[in-house]
Amino acid sequence: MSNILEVKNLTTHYFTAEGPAEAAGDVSFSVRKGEMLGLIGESGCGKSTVASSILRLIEYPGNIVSGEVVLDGKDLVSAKEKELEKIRWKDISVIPQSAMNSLNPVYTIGDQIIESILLHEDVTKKVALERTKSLLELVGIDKDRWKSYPHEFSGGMKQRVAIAMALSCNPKLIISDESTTGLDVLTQAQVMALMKDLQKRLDLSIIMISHDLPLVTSVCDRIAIMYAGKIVEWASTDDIVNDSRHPYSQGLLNATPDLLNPDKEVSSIPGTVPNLVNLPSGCRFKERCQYAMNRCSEESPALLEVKKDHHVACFLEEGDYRE
Ligand SMILES: Nc1ncnc2c1ncn2[C@@H]1O[C@H](COP(=O)(O)OP(=O)(O)OP(=O)(O)O)[C@@H](O)[C@H]1O
Repeated sequence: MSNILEVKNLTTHYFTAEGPAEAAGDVSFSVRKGEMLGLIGESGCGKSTVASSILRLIEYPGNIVSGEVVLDGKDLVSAKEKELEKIRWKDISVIPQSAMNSLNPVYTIGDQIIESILLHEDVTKKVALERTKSLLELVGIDKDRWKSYPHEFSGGMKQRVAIAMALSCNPKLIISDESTTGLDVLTQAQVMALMKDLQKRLDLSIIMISHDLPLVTSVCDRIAIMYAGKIVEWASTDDIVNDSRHPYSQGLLNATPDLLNPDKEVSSIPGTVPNLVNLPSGCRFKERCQYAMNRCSEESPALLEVKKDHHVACFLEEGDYRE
């Protein structure tokens, strides 16, 4: 499968009064055509920063310091703003955080989808309406509901509308940024099942940003785990669940209760995430890591492929230190 997106050594800083905060540090990963990739980590680890950097929508005081974001062979970091305007929505679209609250209460949902089509494509209103109806059916909403207002819909239905809106210009890649936050667990599962179905039916590529490991493992093909602005592990979902190598990934899995295994002992990771303005030297996880050694204070481990399609940023994987 070919890559549709390649993020290469992306570094993004927020230039705060206290100094630059490195919210994305040398981040590299790729998304294959038709793949759902989970980007996971605790709040504040830089997931949204990566998403905004991909679309070059980083807000002040943030800035991309270095790296490339290659979509279908074209680098978006060095692209002109005019080119990016054509790419946003049409090639890459976003389902934002709390997507269901992003709908405008004074317009019908149909008008809002039509508006997004007309804004980005040179089609008639009639064509946009027909496409809106098809999109609603695609996400499991009766096409005649295009005349309804957001308040007439449940949270889950509004979420489906947000997905229809993101699909309105046939993008190649969708970035879903914690978009199911605020929905109950059952509705979240239904929305995830819909996303999985759409991924398969439309051969869509999706980046699913979340802090919810079970949710991501239930739908994603591969998962990249972030810690304090760095990708620490990136592998197939099966490898992340059954053969995770980074101590942070293992801590995250140990901290997650398992409904199918109620006897599982759940333990939290001791310590706290470092301040991104004042990062420790070497590995960012070392102060919380039970395996930390001198080298971890001296050098920052690179993200290396330790077996096919399994990347880990930890010196433990470079030798026989565990024995
Ligand atoms: N506008 C800003 N100014 C300064 N710092 C910022 C700004 N936006 C984000 N940051 C910092 O960058 C870091 C990464 O934030 P980001 O929102 O990317 O994390 P996240 O993993 O998406 O978190 P969440 O899950 O809470 O959305 C955080 O420490 C945050 O404080």
